[in-house]
Amino acid sequence: MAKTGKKLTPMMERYLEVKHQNPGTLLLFRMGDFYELFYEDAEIAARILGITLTSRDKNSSNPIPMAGFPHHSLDSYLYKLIHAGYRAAICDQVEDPKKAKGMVKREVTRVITPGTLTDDALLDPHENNFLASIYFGKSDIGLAWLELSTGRFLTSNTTAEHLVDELARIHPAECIFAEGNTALQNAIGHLETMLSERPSWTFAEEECEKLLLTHFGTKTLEGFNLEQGTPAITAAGALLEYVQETQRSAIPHINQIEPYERGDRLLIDEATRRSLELTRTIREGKREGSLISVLDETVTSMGARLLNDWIANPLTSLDEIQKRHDSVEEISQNPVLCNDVREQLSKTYDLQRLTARIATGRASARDLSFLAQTLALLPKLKAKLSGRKAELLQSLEAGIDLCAEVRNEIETMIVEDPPLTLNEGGVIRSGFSDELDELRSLSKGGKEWIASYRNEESERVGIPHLKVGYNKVFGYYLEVSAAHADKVPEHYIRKQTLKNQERYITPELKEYEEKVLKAEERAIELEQTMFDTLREKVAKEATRTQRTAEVLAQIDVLFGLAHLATHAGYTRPEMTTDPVLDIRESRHPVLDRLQPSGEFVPNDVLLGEPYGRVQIITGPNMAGKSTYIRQAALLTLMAQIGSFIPASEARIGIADRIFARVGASDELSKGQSTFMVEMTEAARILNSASDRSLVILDEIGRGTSTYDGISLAWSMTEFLHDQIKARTLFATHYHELTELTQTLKQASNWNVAVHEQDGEIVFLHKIVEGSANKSYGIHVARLAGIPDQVIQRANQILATLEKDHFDDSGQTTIPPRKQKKSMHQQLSLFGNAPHPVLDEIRDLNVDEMTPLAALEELYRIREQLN
Ligand SMILES: Nc1ncnc2c1ncn2[C@@H]1O[C@H](COP(=O)(O)OP(=O)(O)OP(=O)(O)O)[C@@H](O)[C@H]1O
Repeated sequence: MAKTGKKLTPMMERYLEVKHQNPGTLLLFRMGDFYELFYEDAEIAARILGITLTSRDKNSSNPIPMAGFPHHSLDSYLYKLIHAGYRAAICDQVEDPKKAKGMVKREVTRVITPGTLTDDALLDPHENNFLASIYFGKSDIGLAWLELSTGRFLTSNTTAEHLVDELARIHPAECIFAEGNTALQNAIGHLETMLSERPSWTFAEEECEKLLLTHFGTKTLEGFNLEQGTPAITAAGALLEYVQETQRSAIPHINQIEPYERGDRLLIDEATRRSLELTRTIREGKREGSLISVLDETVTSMGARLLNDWIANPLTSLDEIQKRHDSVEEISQNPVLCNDVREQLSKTYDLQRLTARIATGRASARDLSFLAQTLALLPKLKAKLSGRKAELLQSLEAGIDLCAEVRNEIETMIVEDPPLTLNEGGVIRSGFSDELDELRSLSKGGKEWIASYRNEESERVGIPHLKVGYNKVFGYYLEVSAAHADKVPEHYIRKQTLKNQERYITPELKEYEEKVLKAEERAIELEQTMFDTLREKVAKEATRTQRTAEVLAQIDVLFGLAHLATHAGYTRPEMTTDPVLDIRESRHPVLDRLQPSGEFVPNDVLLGEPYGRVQIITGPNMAGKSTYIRQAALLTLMAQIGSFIPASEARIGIADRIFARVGASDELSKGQSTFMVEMTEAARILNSASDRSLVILDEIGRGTSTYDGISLAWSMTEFLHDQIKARTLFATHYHELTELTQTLKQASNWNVAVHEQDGEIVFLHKIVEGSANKSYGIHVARLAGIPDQVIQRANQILATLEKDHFDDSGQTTIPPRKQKKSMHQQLSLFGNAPHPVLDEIRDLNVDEMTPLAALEELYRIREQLN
């Protein structure tokens, strides 16, 4: 920051001092009714907010760049600055205890960063706004994340391998970590999250633990099921320190911390999340066109945020999934119930964020009134849910805490539609407090007296149109037009002369004014005290209202899914632990929504027993291969979230992981080549998939030479088939790969049918068994307008290439795979001819045999060979 050569004013000296204490943060300096920014901050603000860049000390040789806006616009301008990726410190005028009353100094009252937003005006109601903290322990990595606007605080230990996936799942707005960790910055720099370095001491293990214990007022963290001394605790402590540092006010709503259990959730890595467009589209990064835009039929923001969570964490427990399906089924069979409950829910306010505001003392009278109005809806909602058969619905009904006394307290004290601020008065109902009523009547009586005094005076002194006015400088006054100034009695005291009027006060007026103003002032003071007491009382019940809010969110999501199932014609999938996918007449949830009704061509997805677990899908460009394989993954995921799916019937084997590698994306921004990223992701699939996983691959290997690509795709498919045994859908343009089915027992060929008529191709979008007999790539190129000469030459080259890849009988010239080494030796022993003993060995379920049983089997087989 350039400092001017000449002496600065004390105010600017203070600005620079505060700025120095808050590096890398835009400083919003309160100046009267304005917030002002200086130097580089002013230039940034002018660019982002579109406000005028002016300068302080315009006439000096070194004017200071300056920009500002009225204080009442703070929220909207802050919103823009934070969403543009900046941190901001609010430097307000506060009373200086060292100086005389009324003397102020400027202090930072709050630092606002993307991860520490709490005001509704700055937050997206439908999205969680997490702040995450990462700590590298000796072996594990500690991760903690917090939603400051609701107080939800989670923590877990993870590994370097899973860190990026975990962060992609949490999708934090901001991440804090110890300064100087450039490796981490490189690894997560591509995620849409602000990276905030913190001093290393804020991650000191012992201090972090102590901070948590002090905050929660406990001696150990066992009550929260947290293991002390783990990196997760350090990450959580450092996070809390950051929140205290930025908020600079109490945070009692953060009253518990949960360990995050990853075990019973379906794991989805970052590449898969992106490829499947779960919450954002790949190309435009928009919510519209993603899976969540179809699934989200919630009517509350609490429900919308929970649905985000459900999509990030699909279930893997058969029992839990079925409980959600039971609920969705029961609700969708009762459309009247569904509509009634959704209508009630739509009238509720955001109970989670309201509760947090109440707990932190930020709630207005309106907030309390909103809480009471929301609680008032609960009895009807609870009654609607009573007597339901589904176990989950029963437990949700039981979980609704009516908080009747809380509601009653608010309703008896606060008027139905309270004013925005307490200064206006009139927040507390009349009849609630005798003292307040008396003060109000005194004030009202005084005002009435002043009105009648005006009439009497007007008659007495003979001045028509005598007016009574009020201003802050000299209180109530009488206003006389200049034409009647000569009639003004002597005891009137002149206070002001305007162009056509004169203003006077009188002793009687002052006497009543005192009464009115005193009463008014005392009434407002009393209202404030009474309101604070009520707010503290309600804050004590925050845990109850917060729990009810969570229940409402779940009800909203389940009823939303049921509503969707009914309106979009979805069916309940039968769930199983067998690794199978048998989905009939299924549709892609997003395309089905976007295309005009009936235009989407439904397809069967048949994978696992008895159809074989690997499908190789060929077909021309634009035929629908990617759509089909994504559809299979999306429907599995939807089913595991608890949703019904767009299909006529389905049997879905629960997946432990879903892997999708579909299409190239923004890899270049990560500084890696497309092919390198493709291979890194493929390596990860081959290293972490299991026989319970679902793998979908789209054109793997196309980022390198055709030969390298085919070879890699070929051997990967063999590996997935033989070693991992995962259900796999592989869409490819390499027709050579269709030959794989000759050697892989569990693999089958499918293609997307096209109809060729008079040289024209009609896309049928129908998946049929068998391989595509033609690529049609050149055909599609011709349709796209490639010159005839080029097309003819391409056909010529194609014919030559095809000849090189296949022998005279049409068989591929690629040699058959060798399985495990021992098998290879036996194969050479027996030659390639089929042998019953080989088949027997192949069918042995070695994984499930005891060593003794295996030995016995070996003796028996040797007997056969003798
Ligand atoms: N089952 C279907 N019913 C109707 N339209 C479909 C269907 N499947 C795909 N489409 C349409 O075809 C378009 C292309 O589909 P998709 O991207 O899946 O083709 P592809 O075979 O993977 O093509 P490429 O090989 O060029 O990547 C889709 O955007 C969609 O509009």
